[in-house]
Amino acid sequence: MIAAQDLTYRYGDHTVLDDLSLSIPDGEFCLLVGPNGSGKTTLVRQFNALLEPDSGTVTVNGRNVTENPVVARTSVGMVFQQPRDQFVAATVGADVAFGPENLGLERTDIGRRVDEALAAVDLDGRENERLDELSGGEQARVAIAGALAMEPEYLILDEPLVGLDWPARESVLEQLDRLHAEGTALVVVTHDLRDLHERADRLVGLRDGRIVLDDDPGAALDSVADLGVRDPRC
Ligand SMILES: Nc1ncnc2c1ncn2[C@@H]1O[C@H](COP(=O)(O)OP(=O)(O)OP(=O)(O)O)[C@@H](O)[C@H]1O
Repeated sequence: MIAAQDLTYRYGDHTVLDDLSLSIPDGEFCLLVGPNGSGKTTLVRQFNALLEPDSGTVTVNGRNVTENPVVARTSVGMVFQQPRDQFVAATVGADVAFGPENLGLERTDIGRRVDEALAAVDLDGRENERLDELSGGEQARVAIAGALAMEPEYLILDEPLVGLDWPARESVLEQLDRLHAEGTALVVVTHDLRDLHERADRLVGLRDGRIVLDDDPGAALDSVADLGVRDPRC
């Protein structure tokens, strides 16, 4: 379980997370919505210690992430909204291999994970291509492959479907279904609930750094208009 307890986070005197508590149980598929600037990205970046709270704690499986950032980053994978922010290598294959290499895995295991992760986002056979020569949608898919190759217990995706063409969108949705069926917990930050609300177990809404909605997605849809999100049934 990821458990955020009484989290407060400020940029200067701007309080972005305001005494917020939220738990993500193992295997849950949770959607996180809220208007621009409501604190969604700031919140999920605390889940693997990329940001440290001013007060409050985050634990993953009972371990404080600030005190155990390496453990947290192994358990909690993150795919950022701007894929360029997370690339560490020049080529597709080297970038996807980087995380598993840091886990100290055998070469054959690393190769298997890279092959499976690239196939999962329909980029198999493109290991040697340069990341800076890929389109935005292709870069987004490499970023997802990099997270998949870590085989994390919890996977956080910030707007994973933005900018993807139809086949890429379908393959990412298939991966979300597969991961969910296999027991990976998913947190998807989104402004667009299409194709997601019917897959998720829960919808959490943020406003001004506080949770203002936390319900089954079906029940929550009646209230999402206030959170800058269109009801996908309309
Ligand atoms: N590095 C920073 N320095 C100062 N303020 C920041 C910084 N990053 C974010 N903020 C502010 O924190 C608030 C919350 O930002 P955050 O990115 O968490 O919102 P969000 O809900 O993810 O928004 P969006 O839907 O636009 O992605 C915003 O008001 C933003 O301006």
